[in-house]
Amino acid sequence: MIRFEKVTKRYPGPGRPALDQVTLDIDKGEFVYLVGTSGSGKSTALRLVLRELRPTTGRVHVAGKEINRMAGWKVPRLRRQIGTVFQDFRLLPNKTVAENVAFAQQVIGKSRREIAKVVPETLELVGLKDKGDRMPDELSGGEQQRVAIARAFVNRPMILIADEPTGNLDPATSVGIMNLLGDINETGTTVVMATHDHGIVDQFTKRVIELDNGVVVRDEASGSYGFQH
Ligand SMILES: Nc1ncnc2c1ncn2[C@@H]1O[C@H](COP(=O)(O)OP(=O)(O)OP(=O)(O)O)[C@@H](O)[C@H]1O
Repeated sequence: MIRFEKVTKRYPGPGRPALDQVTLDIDKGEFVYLVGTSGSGKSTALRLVLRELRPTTGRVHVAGKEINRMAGWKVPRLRRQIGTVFQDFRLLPNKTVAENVAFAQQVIGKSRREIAKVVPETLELVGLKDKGDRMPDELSGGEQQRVAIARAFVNRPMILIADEPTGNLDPATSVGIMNLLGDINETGTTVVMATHDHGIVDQFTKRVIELDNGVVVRDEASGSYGFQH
């Protein structure tokens, strides 16, 4: 589903590359943690999958397509197949919960009827059935993250990218979010999650890919967080 072939990413300026000859393969339906100290290259790797960045050398394949060669007009279609969730939720503050989720459908031209059906279903899936009319600032952090996950999942993407999704949440709330990401993964969506949350990585055991200075230093099918900092 995601394949990096000797991917090197150099940002402008001196210094070592952010990613250095990274090769990895993530299959459809996998759940993978991307770990590594700050600056090790996790966000760079995720941004390459979204084609927000292009590799300096090497190839990135997503769903069988080499995306660094993809024509610009095809990029929105690629991104539609990838849901994203971030540490800081990134909800639209002036829209209700339901409107936030509906927005992801409106921008890709779904019909009103489809939206009216799918948004409540998705809110129910994330445990927010009765909160569709709330504003984001009337929700807890964990609930806001559930809205963000609903928005990311409403179009049933092939891939869900989560960049530190539990970074702003307490441990108990984080467990709820992980259970939800696990449910989404069970539907066949490939989940790639960059994280510093060792409690979560050790509790919800999954494949772990560790980056260090832009190099893959560990790739374990059922790993632990593995380093302290
Ligand atoms: N836009 C940019 N311009 C120049 N250098 C950058 C840019 N973005 C990232 N870098 C550098 O690339 C390296 C990898 O950064 P990246 O953000 O991918 O790491 P990370 O593992 O996601 O870190 P964190 O855990 O802190 O989010 C770092 O040395 C960083 O300073």
